[in-house]
Amino acid sequence: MGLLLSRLSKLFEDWGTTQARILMLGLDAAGKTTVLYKLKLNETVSTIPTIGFNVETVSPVKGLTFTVWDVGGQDKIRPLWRHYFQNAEGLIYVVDSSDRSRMAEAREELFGILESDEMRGVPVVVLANKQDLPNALSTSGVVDQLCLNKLTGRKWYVHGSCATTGDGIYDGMSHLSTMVKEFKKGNNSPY
Ligand SMILES: Nc1nc2c(ncn2[C@@H]2O[C@H](COP(=O)(O)OP(=O)(O)OP(=O)(O)O)[C@@H](O)[C@H]2O)c(=O)[nH]1
Ligand SMILES: [Mg+2]
Repeated sequence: MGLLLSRLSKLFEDWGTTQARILMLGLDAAGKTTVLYKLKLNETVSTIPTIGFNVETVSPVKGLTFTVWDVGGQDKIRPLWRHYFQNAEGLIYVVDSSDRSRMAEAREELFGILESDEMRGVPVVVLANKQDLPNALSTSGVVDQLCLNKLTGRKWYVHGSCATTGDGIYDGMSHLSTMVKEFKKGNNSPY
């Protein structure tokens, strides 16, 4: 009887699981691959620059499975990003908060992504990463530098993170999951 009940409850759990296709983008060395494997393995992996992509299935929140596509961010390969836009249901945009000299570049790339038709209404979580570094901008500094208040037609959220320790990344995913669930229901009005 106990076994039957546990099998039934597993079945209901699986039925209730929402799947979503999530893109993770950002400038080179922002920390995307570090975030991905922290979520997947809860380990701090040593990375090399991503040429191409990594894809992993992660379940950061109960009842939700994200297929996360982490695409290399070096400037020469950024034109490839758009090939991953189709059917995206959420964007994780990772920023190195300590790299103040490249905030304008990070902003331009983000707005370039979001103006694509395929990304219309797709919710965004910006991870203001590398908060452990002394020179890091605060989350409100990142909001200002990326002009996030100018974003319209979608939900967005900024969360501070340190991918090497994992601080902040689960909270960021939890906010993303709420926004993705609404987006999938077709209720993606930002108001
Ligand atoms: N101090 C600190 N270093 C970090 C953090 N997150 C990532 N790093 C380091 O930043 C470097 C680049 O991280 P990656 O995860 O490879 O960056 P990426 O965004 O995947 O870079 P590309 O693949 O080139 O697009 C690595 O040395 C990481 O260990 C963080 O929160 N704090
Ligand atoms: Mg990478």
